[in-house]
Amino acid sequence: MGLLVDGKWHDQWYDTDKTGGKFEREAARFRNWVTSDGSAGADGEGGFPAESGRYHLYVSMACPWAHRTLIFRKLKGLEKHISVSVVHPDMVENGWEFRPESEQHRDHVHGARFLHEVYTRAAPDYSGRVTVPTLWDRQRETIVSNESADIIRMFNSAFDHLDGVRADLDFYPEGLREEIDGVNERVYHTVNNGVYKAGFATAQDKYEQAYGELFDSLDWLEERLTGQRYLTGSQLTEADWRLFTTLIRFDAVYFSHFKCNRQRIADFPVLSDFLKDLYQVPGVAETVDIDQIKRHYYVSQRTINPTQVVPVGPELSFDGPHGRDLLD
Ligand SMILES: N[C@@H](CCC(=O)N[C@@H](CS)C(=O)NCC(=O)O)C(=O)O
Repeated sequence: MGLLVDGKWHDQWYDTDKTGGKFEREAARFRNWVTSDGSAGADGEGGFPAESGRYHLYVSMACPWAHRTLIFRKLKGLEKHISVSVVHPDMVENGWEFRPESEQHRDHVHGARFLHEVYTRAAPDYSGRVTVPTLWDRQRETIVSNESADIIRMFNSAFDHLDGVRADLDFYPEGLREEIDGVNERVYHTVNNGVYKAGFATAQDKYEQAYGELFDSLDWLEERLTGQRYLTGSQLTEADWRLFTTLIRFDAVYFSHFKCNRQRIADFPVLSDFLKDLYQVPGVAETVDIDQIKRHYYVSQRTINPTQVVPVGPELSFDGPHGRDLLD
């Protein structure tokens, strides 16, 4: 666990001293966009046209932010156009690492040992955190983006003209954008990042505040999803996928490791069915790896779990009937 300072790796944990024990997530640094014609996107510079085989995605199966991008890659039919490498779940003194000898955790582009080497290839004097997901451009040999919220928007539409891509699937439809953005805003701060704020807090009051906001939001979501299948109505959108990656990790990790223990997702009748409904979308189960999820959090976050012992349970099942299709 650490970060790059002027291109040199430093091993250090998040500094919560300067914020009174509160965890604050650093903003991503690479913010360019792949677009269908290579024009600049919402921010950043142009020159990244959507082409088959050009881009490579670095992910961790454990990471909820990376998980979003894997789901979009899968559902949009981008697997043959965008290659992927999966880091090892243990993120310790060198940050995210590869295991060059293993097919499962190899860097297929650079054969790197550590993800921070990929960052310094893009920017030799880079300062900041080294995070997944990271989208690499083979042609310009640089990082396009390390912000998952942007990467899923690129995957949603920029590659639609390529062979076999599901242009008919739009997870950010024009007419729902305002509503999606509104839901995302609350879910991001209080749920996606809320669990981290609770888990990484080093002061009681900061933990309790995050815990309170998290469960207020889960109650709100439980109610919102009673009587409508998805967060913005009858259409499955990015808002649902962004919530999904936190819910799927909740009972295995956040409930215990991050002390988010008022109740499990399994104890919310509506949210637990919603979770099953999304999990059962064809292709999605293949993006979920509970063993790597548990291994990452319990082994890597030694300030929270110094023994690095990984719990055996809980028993989880996201299969089985959910009845959500009756809401359509
Ligand atoms: N804003 C980023 C956040 C990504 C992020 O924080 N990923 C975590 C893994 S779950 C990470 O790589 N952390 C390493 C670190 O902070 O040093 C995104 O959504 O893409």
